[in-house]
Amino acid sequence: MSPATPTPGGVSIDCVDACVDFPIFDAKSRSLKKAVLGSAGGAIGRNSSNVVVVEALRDITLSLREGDRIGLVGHNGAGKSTLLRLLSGIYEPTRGAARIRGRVAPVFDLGVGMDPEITGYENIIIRGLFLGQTRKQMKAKVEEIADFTELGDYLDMPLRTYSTGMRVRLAMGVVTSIDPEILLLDEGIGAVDAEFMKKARIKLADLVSRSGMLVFASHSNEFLAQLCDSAMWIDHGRIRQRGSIEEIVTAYEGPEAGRSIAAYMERMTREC
Ligand SMILES: Nc1ncnc2c1ncn2[C@@H]1O[C@H](COP(=O)(O)OP(=O)(O)OP(=O)(O)O)[C@@H](O)[C@H]1O
Repeated sequence: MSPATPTPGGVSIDCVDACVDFPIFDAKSRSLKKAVLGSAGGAIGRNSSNVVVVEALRDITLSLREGDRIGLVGHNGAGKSTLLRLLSGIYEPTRGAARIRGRVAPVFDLGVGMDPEITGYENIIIRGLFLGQTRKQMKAKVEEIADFTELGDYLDMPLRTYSTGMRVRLAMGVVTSIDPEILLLDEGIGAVDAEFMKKARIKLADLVSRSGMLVFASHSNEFLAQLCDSAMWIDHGRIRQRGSIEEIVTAYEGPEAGRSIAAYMERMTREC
């Protein structure tokens, strides 16, 4: 299917009792007998072959449809990034099923698909191809992306000469120029300066409005409220609760955080 062809019947993601385990063959915990839950991370247990496994996701049952814009919250190691990878098809469920219909743009690690030895310009094209665009599409928008990054002459230099924030600028420029059907976004975009971030958030909101579906993992409630219209709390690899942003923030962080995000959303609505 060409990148511009919409998926017949619309985009959708359906998971039924999906689990993701990571076997750890070099784990040192010989005395470990049954699944252990720490405050961070998924449970550590053993599979039927007695190999130590991290139980990153447990019994995920979920239906997402065109127009859904859902934010993921949860503690470190709760399983948010693993869930995004499951929803993108990068990870297969160890048990259960995950069915994805639509063109997925996985934007987890802004560095993926970049080559340190080639120039910024060349990386713009390569990164676009990685995100499912054609070379022709990327060539048509390379100048616009270059302007957005404000990297000037550095765009003719190899990527290895860039600072972290400069790399993020480049990656953000490419990501926000595409038209995905399913956008899976991990927050890891904190490395840019405040001025650029302001500009990037506007572009990002525009990208979200163009995409058919968004799942966004974030530790920032404000950012979540800007891009999503509902939320899901992931807790030790399970879906603990799904609801409005205010409901989920209240359940996860308490009433004060819930009131604060409700006030923020009200201000956002007034300013629009
Ligand atoms: N490649 C891997 N190998 C082994 N364990 C992994 C791997 N990736 C993730 N895990 C484990 O899976 C669990 C879920 O991790 P995940 O990265 O999905 O959490 P997260 O909610 O995105 O966390 P954070 O908010 O800290 O980024 C954790 O216990 C983590 O240790």
